[in-house]
Amino acid sequence: MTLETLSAIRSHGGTQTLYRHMSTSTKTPMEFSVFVPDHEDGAKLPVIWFLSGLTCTPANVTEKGEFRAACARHGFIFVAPDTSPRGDGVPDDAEAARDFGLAAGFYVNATRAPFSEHYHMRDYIETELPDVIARELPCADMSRQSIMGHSMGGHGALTVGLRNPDRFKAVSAFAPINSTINCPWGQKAMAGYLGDDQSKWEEYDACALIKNGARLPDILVDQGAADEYIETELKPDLLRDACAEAGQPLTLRIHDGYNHGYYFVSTFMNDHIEWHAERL
Ligand SMILES: N[C@@H](CCC(=O)N[C@@H](CSC=O)C(=O)NCC(=O)O)C(=O)O
Repeated sequence: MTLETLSAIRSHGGTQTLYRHMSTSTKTPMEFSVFVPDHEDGAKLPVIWFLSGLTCTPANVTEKGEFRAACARHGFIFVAPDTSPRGDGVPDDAEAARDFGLAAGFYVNATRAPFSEHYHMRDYIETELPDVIARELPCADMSRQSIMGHSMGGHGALTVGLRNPDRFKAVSAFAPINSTINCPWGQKAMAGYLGDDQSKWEEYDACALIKNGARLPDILVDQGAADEYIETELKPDLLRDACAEAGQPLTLRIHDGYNHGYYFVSTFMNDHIEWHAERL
């Protein structure tokens, strides 16, 4: 396996790189971005994973997330994977909608044809890409990882984190979907990728995972009160209630005036990196 470097740009005393590689999970080429601060030979740096939302490539958070200054200050690697397989033969939503198919992989392993051939984003995030990072970036300290994400990717961060509590020292989310079983985006995606048996969706639903016993030491969620999706899709009350009932520690902060986009994400990015830094 070799990584192809598509671009490498100096920024904030480090290097922002875009890589492409052939994925065994998705059976497609996949791109991801990595920021590596300058460091001494032999130094080992913690790794923050960022899972992006619907419509995104690695470029969205890389260009608009404003994470580099804090990562450079702390000496953190920042990895931003893509949101779905892409390319020839990869099926999309029948109407090319933005909530399913391309750029909407929901970090699941699809079991329903034709999506089951390529849409294995859970394997990609949980197993393959960490192996690639560990092998190709000798400075990555894989014993100190954390994960965050936005919207669909915020839910991805919560669910990947809840399923892998020993891997991640911190888990946080910006405006996440909180329960795929209980929102139109999630219902469409889970039915399309997994079929109609909702018991199969529970491992991909943050609230169901918590109700079923998954635990983290704590979770940080920031949410804009003026988010256009808060009532219809995100429903932060569902996470607040699930955590309260289960005794799962949660810091849920609601911010007046902020909407769903990267102006909101970038505003609170430094807070999240500081919160991760206390735990990494
Ligand atoms: N300008 C955005 C507004 C909607 C938005 O913020 N979409 C999110 C993902 S929604 C759930 O996963 C996003 O990350 N969009 C990409 C971006 O760079 O803002 C839009 O219409 O896409």
